[in-house]
Amino acid sequence: MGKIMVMEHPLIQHKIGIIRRTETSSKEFRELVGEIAMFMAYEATRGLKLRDIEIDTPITKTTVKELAGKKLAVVPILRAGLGMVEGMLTMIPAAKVGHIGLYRDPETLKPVEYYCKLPADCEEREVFVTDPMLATGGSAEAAIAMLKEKGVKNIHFMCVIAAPEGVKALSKAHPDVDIYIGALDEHLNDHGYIVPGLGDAGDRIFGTK
Ligand SMILES: O=P(O)(O)OC[C@H]1O[C@H](OP(=O)(O)OP(=O)(O)O)[C@H](O)[C@@H]1O
Ligand SMILES: O=c1cc[nH]c(=O)[nH]1
Ligand SMILES: [Mg+2]
Repeated sequence: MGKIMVMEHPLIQHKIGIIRRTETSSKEFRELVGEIAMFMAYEATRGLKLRDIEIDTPITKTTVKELAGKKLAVVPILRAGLGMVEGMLTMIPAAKVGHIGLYRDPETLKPVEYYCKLPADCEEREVFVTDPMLATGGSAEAAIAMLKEKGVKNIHFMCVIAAPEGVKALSKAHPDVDIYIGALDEHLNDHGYIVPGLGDAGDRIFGTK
């Protein structure tokens, strides 16, 4: 069973408080989403496996820890998920990066796929899917189903803001996936936007509206 974890770190909460504000510029929004992703990566990687290895320091032999689990990959859901990639890579620089292109049809709220390029060995990797917004959950569900079709087994989903509706739908569709949430909001409005939310994350990151 996957974990559902809402971040409590004060720096994450403070930064989310800034990106919610209407007056926050695209530049600041983009920088802060990157910083939030970096802190979230720190929390989401706590469970990575370690093993003991013996090494030589300039003084003596000693035993140190090294990562022993699967190699890692970060897979943003385009576009808005791209805003979290650099922050993730700051913490896990050896991770490979795949891309899944989905947009949500504004009428049906269903995800429409337009791109998928994953690392060739993605099925051997532990994958962190990133998207700032988990609203109905349709986009995250579809992206994770695409990864599972390629044989990926260890999947984590990371979002900055989630609606309870999306968390419920995603954990039902993919109960094995860990879900890391920056802040859990109240509900979705009639247009499928998260309330209080922050508006359209992709438009705010890339300045398209
Ligand atoms: O949980 P859901 O109801 O599927 O909604 C969330 C999705 O909607 C947004 O993407 P959008 O369609 O705006 O695409 P964009 O990132 O290109 O702006 C967001 O970044 C998620 O991918
Ligand atoms: O509130 C929302 C919901 C979906 N996508 C966004 O970017 N924001
Ligand atoms: Mg958008």
